[in-house]
Amino acid sequence: MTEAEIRDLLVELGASLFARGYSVGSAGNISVRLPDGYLMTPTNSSLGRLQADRISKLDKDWNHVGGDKPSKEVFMHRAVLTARPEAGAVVHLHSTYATAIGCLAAPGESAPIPPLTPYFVMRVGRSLPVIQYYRPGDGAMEQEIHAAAKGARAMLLANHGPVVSGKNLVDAVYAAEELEESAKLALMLRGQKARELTPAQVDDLLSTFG
Ligand SMILES: O=C(CO)COP(=O)(O)O
Ligand SMILES: [Zn+2]
Repeated sequence: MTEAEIRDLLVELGASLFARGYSVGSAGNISVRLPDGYLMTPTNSSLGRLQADRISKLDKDWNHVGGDKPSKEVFMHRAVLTARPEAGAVVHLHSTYATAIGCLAAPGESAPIPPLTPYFVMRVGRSLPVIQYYRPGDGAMEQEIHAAAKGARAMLLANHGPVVSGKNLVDAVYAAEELEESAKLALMLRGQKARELTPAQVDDLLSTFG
């Protein structure tokens, strides 16, 4: 895809996430890896009303080179994209159910959502590390997120929200949506004897689709 097509797709998917309540107000941010740098949603922008030509552009060294001022969470996106060379995009949301799990789970936990459905396993994977609380935009989070991203496609920031990567923008958005639905299921089924996928079923999914 050309950069112009990716910008348009970012606008479209941002609006779609916003319209369905995955983000509200100016919450959340998205980054995409390009051959010559990165695209990033501007700080304080609503995912519902992004403008293609105002999306921030950063060069390969993460210097701001075009568009509006980038998200204050550049550190978070840089942490994931440098830890996972195979990742092409990162989606950070404050989506309600995943954030709720991030308020219940203990920092350091690695699987706060059980493997209930195949698509959660296929898109998010086996581990979902819970990162300790940092103030939004605090560069101190970079090291911990970088370390966690080496072994996980997605993570939950305690009391804040999910950070999800994918091989490209569409993939990262799908994974963020699947994570939110699984968090919702996990909370609906909390305290009940829900059947989980077995370790063998999880292995089978990951070896087939991982
Ligand atoms: O989600 C957010 C902070 O964590 C939104 O921040 P930005 O508006 O700077 O992207
Ligand atoms: Zn946030």
